[in-house]
Amino acid sequence: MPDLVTAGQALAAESARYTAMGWMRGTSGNLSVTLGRDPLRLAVTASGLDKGELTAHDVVEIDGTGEALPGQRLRPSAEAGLHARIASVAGAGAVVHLHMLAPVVAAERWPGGIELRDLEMLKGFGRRAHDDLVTVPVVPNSQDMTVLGDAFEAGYDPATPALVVARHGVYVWGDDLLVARHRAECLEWLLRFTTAIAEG
Ligand SMILES: CSCCC(=O)C(=O)COP(=O)(O)O
Ligand SMILES: [Zn+2]
Repeated sequence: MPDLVTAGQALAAESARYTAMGWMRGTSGNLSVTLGRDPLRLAVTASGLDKGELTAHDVVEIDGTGEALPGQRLRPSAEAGLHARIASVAGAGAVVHLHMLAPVVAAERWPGGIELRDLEMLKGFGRRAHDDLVTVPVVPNSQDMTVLGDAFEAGYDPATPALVVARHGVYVWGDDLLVARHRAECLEWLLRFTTAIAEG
């Protein structure tokens, strides 16, 4: 697992990339990398910054509840608690939270979960192309990360590495930032396709 400096460099580079894609507009979105498991520790992007302009120092080390470790100059993401919960429950090495449009539009149409079927791009989302049915869970938005974490855990399927938060954005995870990015890119395609087909 990376140290805080290496993680900071990777988080800044990934944030710049997502910003260029239009998936971290304004100050939206946040990313994390797992630094250690026993006890759980993560590096997470700092709160309220332009994610396209981060340096390797604009990250905060947090514990398994999302609280910053003592002595740090920046506040962790407001959503740090959900990153920690996902890292704990799913065993993720990296979690990305993006404000892309497609998941939010799809969640508006299918608030009980978004069903994906028989699509080659499912392979890029960590599933098989011909899996009968892949359901991406949707939970209502909340400002309380314990509420969001409980809703995530209640619907958690180890085979599905994503969670859509209605009227907010999406969380995608994997063993590292590259896997998480590839899954996020493929999921965005899958959601755009599925919504476009449903609209006829
Ligand atoms: C316009 S961004 C609103 C807050 C949010 O949803 C987000 O993803 C960014 O929060 P952070 O505290 O990580 O900057
Ligand atoms: Zn957000």
